[in-house]
Amino acid sequence: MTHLAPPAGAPRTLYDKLWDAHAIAQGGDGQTLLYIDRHLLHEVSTPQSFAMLREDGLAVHRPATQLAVADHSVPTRHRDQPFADPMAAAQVALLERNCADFGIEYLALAGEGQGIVHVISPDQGFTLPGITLVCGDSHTSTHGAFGALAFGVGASECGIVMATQALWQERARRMRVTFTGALTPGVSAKDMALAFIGTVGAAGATGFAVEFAGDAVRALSMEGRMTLCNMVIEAGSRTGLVAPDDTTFAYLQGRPRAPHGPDWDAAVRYWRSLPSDADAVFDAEVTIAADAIAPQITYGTSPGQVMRVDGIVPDAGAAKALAYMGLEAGAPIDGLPIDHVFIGSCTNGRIEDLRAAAAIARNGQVAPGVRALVVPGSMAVKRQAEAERLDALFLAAGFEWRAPGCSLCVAMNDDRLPAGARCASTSNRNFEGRQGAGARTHLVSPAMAAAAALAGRIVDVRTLA
Ligand SMILES: CC(C)[C@H](C(=O)O)[C@@H](O)C(=O)O
Ligand code: SF4
Repeated sequence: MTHLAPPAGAPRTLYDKLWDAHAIAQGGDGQTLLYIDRHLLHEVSTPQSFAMLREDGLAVHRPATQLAVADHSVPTRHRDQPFADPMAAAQVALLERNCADFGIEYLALAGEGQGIVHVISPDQGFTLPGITLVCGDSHTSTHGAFGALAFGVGASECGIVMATQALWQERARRMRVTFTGALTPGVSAKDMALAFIGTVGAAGATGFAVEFAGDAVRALSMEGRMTLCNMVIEAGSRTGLVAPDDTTFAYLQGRPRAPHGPDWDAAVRYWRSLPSDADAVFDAEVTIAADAIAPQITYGTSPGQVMRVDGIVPDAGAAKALAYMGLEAGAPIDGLPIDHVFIGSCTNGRIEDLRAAAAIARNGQVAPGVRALVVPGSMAVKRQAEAERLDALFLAAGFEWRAPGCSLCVAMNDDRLPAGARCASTSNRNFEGRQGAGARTHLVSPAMAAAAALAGRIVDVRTLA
């Protein structure tokens, strides 16, 4: 299906403004050739992209628009020693060599710029409002929190972007998700993301670019907005958006790769023109009352299988998922024993997430028999947390304090859970085996994860004093 642009002169959404500003050509098949401003690379999705360039004898068109980092397979401890896993070592070495060969900046594993690709780019001001940004990774939607048109692409598209700085794409339909009112204590952006997925379903936003709006979204920090946009892919959408505003500009000002001086002023003037026009029309509208959202937790093996922590496990055709998860329909989830906790990922590995977890962790000790990992999303986040003494706080409470990477979000490094383990995790996917074959994942907010670590069971964070 082709989704036509709004007629000339008609009010436009943020998505349409971004699209129109980057359209180079219109194809006969309804596709648009889009100019791509920036490209992020990681070690897992790019080997084939570079191989393509080599085979076709192509160079990288604008190397300065590309930024690479290793995150998925990197170990999160003993980083001064050789990798235990030779495959992971080879993957990282290949990215390093490919970047050197093609003139792309690579943020070294031992350097201060390293971290999860979706955390480092905003950290450094490489992600900006008004740009198009792609990465061979489905959670590229994270960057839409800045009012950037950002989406995940495949390995061959990464190669095309490197060689041509452009991609053929089909315009999506537009969905607006309005969170009315204000969040209540103990409820965070992660709960909004999970509540959204629970409302529309795991495929409910397929084919849509989702703009998040409403008072509760405007009240979110950039960290919270990133958490929200990060998870749209779990509802089937490739693109999440929040209109840029003073919160966005305050976050970006002074970051190393953001514009400076007169360039900054000119950029802000342009960015202020981007929000959706007042009477712009969306193809779908969803309204969620933020004040009615309780802390959320997934009970199944898809992020759409999500419930309130104070509810009972539903019996909605999820028999296979419940069997895998070792849960029974009709039982409360509050009080369910857990043995692992993971605080990190591109969903919840930013400083605000670590602060939220630390605010709970400071009240106790990790329960006996529970292993709890805190994995900062980037070196910058790690350094900031250490400056605030959060590392000491976590360690004193019995948590492990690691080096940045994807870690237990995807278990592609040596952080992996044993079969039958049950984990309260701040990541974004609870698929079968995601944290290790046979391991069970419950997606929750950082505060809920920390509370579970101390209690040794799922607990409604609102009931803690
Ligand atoms: C490995 C990578 C391509 C993958 C993705 O596309 O998202 C990973 O980051 C994930 O979260 O599953
Ligand atoms: S932290 Fe998880 S979701 Fe994010 S990029 Fe890494 S593996 Fe993917």
